[in-house]
Amino acid sequence: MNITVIGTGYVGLVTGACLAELGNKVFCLDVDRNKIEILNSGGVPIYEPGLKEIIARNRASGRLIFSTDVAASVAHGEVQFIAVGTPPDEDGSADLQYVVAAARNIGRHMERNCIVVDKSTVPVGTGEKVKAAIRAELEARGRGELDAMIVSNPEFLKEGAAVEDFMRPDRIVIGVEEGAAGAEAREVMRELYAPLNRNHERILYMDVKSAEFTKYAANAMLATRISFMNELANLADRLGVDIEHVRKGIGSDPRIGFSFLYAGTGYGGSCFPKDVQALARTASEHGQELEILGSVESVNDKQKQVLLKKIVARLGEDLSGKTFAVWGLAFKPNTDDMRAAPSRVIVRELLQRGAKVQVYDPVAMEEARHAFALDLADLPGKEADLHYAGGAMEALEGADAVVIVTEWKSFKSPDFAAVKAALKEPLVFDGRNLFEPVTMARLGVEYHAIGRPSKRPK
Ligand SMILES: NC(=O)c1ccc[n+]([C@@H]2O[C@H](COP(=O)([O-])OP(=O)(O)OC[C@H]3O[C@@H](n4cnc5c(N)ncnc54)[C@H](O)[C@@H]3O)[C@@H](O)[C@H]2O)c1
Ligand SMILES: O=c1ccn([C@@H]2O[C@H](COP(=O)(O)OP(=O)(O)O[C@H]3O[C@H](CO)[C@@H](O)[C@H](O)[C@H]3O)[C@@H](O)[C@H]2O)c(=O)[nH]1
Repeated sequence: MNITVIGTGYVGLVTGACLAELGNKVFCLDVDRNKIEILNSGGVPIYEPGLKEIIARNRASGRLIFSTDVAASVAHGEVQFIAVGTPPDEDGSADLQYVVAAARNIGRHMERNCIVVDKSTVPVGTGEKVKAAIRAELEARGRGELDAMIVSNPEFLKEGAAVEDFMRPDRIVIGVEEGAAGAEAREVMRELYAPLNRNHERILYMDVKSAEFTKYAANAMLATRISFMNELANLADRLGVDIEHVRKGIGSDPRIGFSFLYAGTGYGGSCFPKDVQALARTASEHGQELEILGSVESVNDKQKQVLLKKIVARLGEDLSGKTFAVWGLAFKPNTDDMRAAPSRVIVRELLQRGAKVQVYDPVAMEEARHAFALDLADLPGKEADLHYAGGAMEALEGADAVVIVTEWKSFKSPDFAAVKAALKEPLVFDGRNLFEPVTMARLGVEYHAIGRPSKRPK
C-alpha cells in the first residue's frame, strides 16, 4: 500500500519505518528540514532500539523516503497518517494547531479520495475537526466532490520499546465513521494491519470518538497506578514497610497484575503528564471534574521531590560544598527523551541548594545539555556547577553521594568496591529501587530507596 506519514517524531518515524518493513511504500513528511536532512543522510534523530537498522534497510530498498515536500506527500498516500505533536496548551488542553495544519495541507493538495488516520493523541471530537479542516480547503479549491474518510488509530507504543510495541501490539484500536465510508476505511485498515494480526485477533473496531477516548483512558489508568503506588510507598516509608514486598504481594493477584506498579521518582515523558492534564481539561470543559485525575497529577508533582526530601533529611537544607553524582537523566531507560524527566527537577533543586552535580546517562547526554540549558536559564552561573561526566564511574569521582534517577540496566550491577572507593562516603539515594537494602548494608553502603526501610551499614 502507498502510505504517507505526516510528522517524523517518535510515533511517525516508528510507524513509517515499521509499515515500510511490512512491505508498504512509505513517504514520511516533516516540516523540520533538519530532521529530514539527518534522515536522508543515514542518521536517526532519536534513540530507539532497533529503529536505525529498519530505516537503513527500507531506505536502501526504496520503500521508505523522507521529504519536506507537502504536495508530493499528499499525492503519494492512499492512507495519510497524522502523527504530529499535540503538546499541552497553556490551560492544559491539547494544542491541536499541528494536527489542523496537517489536515489543511491534505485538503489543499488532495486530488483523489483518501483515508486520513489520526495517530496523534487527540481529544474526543478532533476527528470531526480534521474532517472540517480538510473540507474547508477542498471547498475553497472548488473540489467539494472529493472526500477524506477519517480514522482514529491511537498509538500505544512505549519509548525505548517502540519498534517491538508497534510490531507486536497488544491491540490495535481503529475508530471509523458511520456508513459506507467507514466500512471502506475499516477494510483498508484491516488489510494494512493484517501482518500484525495473524495469530489472534488484535484489532478492536469502534467509532472515532470512542477510539480517541480510549487512548486517554489508557494513559490515565496507567498514570493512576503509578501515583497510587507512589503514595503507598511514601506511607510504607513511615511505617517501616518494604513496598517491594507489597508490590509482589498485590501484583500476583491477576486482577491487579504486576505491570506499572513500580514506585519511583514520579512519571515523566511526553505522554502521561500532558495526557492526564488534557483529559482533566476535557472533563472540566464538559462540566465534570475527574477528581481522581487531579490527585494523580498532584501526587506525581510531589513525587518528583521525594528523593530530594530524603537528601535534605540526611544532609541538611544547605547543600553548598556537597557534590552529587546523578545516574540516569532520560525520563526512562532506553530512550534519550528528556521531556518531563524527573532528573530535571532533581538536578535543578540540588544546584539551587548550592551543590555541585556530576551527571551521567548512557544515551541522553546531548538531549540533557539542551534540557538543562533551558531549565537553568533563570539561575545565572549555576550551569558552571553542572558537570557532564564521560561515564558512570567518572560521575562518582569525589562525590558525597550518588542519586539514581533512571533505571538503566548498566546501573544495576555496579562494582560496589569501586563505587565506595570513588565516593567520599558510601551514600546512595536510589529513586528506582535497584538494590536490596540488606545487601547494601552488608556491602557497607548507606542506602535510601523509595518505600523501603533505609539500612545504615553496621
Ligand atoms: N512519544 C510517544 O511515546 C508517543 C506514544 C503514543 C502516542 N504519542 C502521541 O503521538 C503524537 C506525536 O508524538 P511524538 O512524540 O512522535 O512527537 P514529536 O514531537 O517527537 O514529533 C512530531 C513531529 O511532527 C512534526 N510536525 C509538526 N507539524 C507538522 C506538519 N504540519 N507537517 C509535518 N510534520 C509536522 C514535527 O516537526 C515533529 O518532527 C502526540 O500526539 C503524542 O501524544 C506519542
Ligand atoms: O511502574 C512504573 C512504570 C512506569 N513508570 C514511569 O512512568 C513513565 C512512563 O513510562 P512508560 O509508560 O514506560 O513510557 P512512555 O513511553 O511514556 O509510554 C506511555 O505513554 C505513551 C504515549 O502516550 C503510550 O503510548 C504508552 O502506552 C504509555 O506506556 C516513566 O517516567 C516511568 O519511569 C513508573 O514510575 N512506574
